[in-house]
Amino acid sequence: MGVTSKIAPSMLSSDFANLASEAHRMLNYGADWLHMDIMDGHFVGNLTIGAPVIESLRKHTKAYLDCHLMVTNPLDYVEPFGKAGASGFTFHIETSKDNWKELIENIKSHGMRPGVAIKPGTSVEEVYPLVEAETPVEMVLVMTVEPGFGGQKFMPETVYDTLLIFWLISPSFSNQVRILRKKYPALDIEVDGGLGPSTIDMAALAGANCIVAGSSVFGAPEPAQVISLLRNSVEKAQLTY
Ligand SMILES: O=C(CO)[C@@H](O)[C@H](O)COP(=O)(O)O
Repeated sequence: MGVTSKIAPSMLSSDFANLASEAHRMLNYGADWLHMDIMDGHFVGNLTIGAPVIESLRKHTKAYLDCHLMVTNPLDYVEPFGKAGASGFTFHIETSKDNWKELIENIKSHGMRPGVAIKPGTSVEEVYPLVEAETPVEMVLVMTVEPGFGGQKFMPETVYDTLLIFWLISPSFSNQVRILRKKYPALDIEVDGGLGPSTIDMAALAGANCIVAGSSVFGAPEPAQVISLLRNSVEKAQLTY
């Protein structure tokens, strides 16, 4: 298996007034990446941070900043995020059906790693051309909740076809992670939303290797234990696929 586990606490659940120390705290607890949720108040109904905050945080850490752009016009954000020091730049396919090639090229030319995200209701097939392109995305992020807010309930149908009847009615709204892992054994597949000790096994067994977790990590009395549990689940699951 070519993929490695990456545990990425979602800084959306951190104390934004102390972002640098929250970042250090998570890295000391064993986080691999820091997940940064960029929301424009238009693509999703919430407004968070932009490039200036990434630039400020970059002055305090060399960590991989895994930026998830929940914005209507991701192309406008590429240059500012590249200059600010973002590491990964993941845009949504729902906003970028017509210009994803240009986006990927731009992201790479600004020194970032391109990724594409899909919402729970989007057909997984929509990302195949981006994974198989001459200049491909290097990660697919499957949203396991509707994007916009932390603390939501995990949607099992995004990773696993437990709801067979529902799947038959609406195949696009179903087990994107499992389908992607079967098709692309070496692809980084990230899941985001509602992940924690009670849901991680479903996502890991379906094939996710990059795990974003906000409230379950920041809200835990021992965040290091949760990070370690998430990693163990991914590594154990990898032996099964
Ligand atoms: O992108 C998002 C929400 O849109 C996520 O990154 C959440 O912030 C994850 O938080 P939890 O669901 O783990 O609390």
